[in-house]
Amino acid sequence: MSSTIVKICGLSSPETLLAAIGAGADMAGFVFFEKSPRHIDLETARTLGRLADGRISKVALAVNADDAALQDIIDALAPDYLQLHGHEPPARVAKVKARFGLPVIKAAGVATSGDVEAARAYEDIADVILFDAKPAPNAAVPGGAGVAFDWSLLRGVAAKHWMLSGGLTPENVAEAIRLTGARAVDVSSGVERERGVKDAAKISAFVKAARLS
Ligand SMILES: O=C(O)c1ccccc1NCC(=O)[C@H](O)[C@H](O)COP(=O)(O)O
Repeated sequence: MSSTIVKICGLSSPETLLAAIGAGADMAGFVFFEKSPRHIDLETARTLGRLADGRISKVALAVNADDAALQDIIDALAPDYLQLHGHEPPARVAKVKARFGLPVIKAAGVATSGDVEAARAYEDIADVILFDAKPAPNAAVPGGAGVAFDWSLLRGVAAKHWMLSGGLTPENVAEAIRLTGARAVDVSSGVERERGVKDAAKISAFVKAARLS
């Protein structure tokens, strides 16, 4: 049985990045979105990027970013993946992939079965579809809210490569994997002691729980 891929998102300090690496997480997510409590600037990205190099895959998360902003992020972090977490339509995802030559994770907000169906528009374009809770239309920060959606909506999901996200915790991740059949999971709030502040013990507990399932 292959082990579940685990992404810890919203890492912003050397200590918590090392905790994710030490816990055996596969992917480290770095948020480039100024309204987020997990936002990192380019200088911090340079430092964390060097620390992560060769030890964990680096994911640069951006929201409706233009090419110039993405280039700055890539120059600083040297990510292995780009995660597009805004309203980027399929054509924009295809352009980003072609321009930067990096695999793209596209977030798809889910509240209804229609949202899962709509995400199929990205299936042959994005490398991974990340199913996350759909943010409120007026949300200032469109992710990392610690909110789960109805996991049963993903039963029989047709996407080839996908990841489960939204409100996962060390306590519920095994059940979420069991119900959905997810082979990759992503967490942010569920491994924090307060909003935006990661907790090494929770990161370790999350990776263990995901891998035990
Ligand atoms: O984490 C953020 O602050 C963030 C800001 C803007 C866009 C997306 C953001 N996070 C996206 C993620 O990949 C989170 O891990 C995902 O939404 C799950 O978050 P949570 O429910 O808190 O585990």
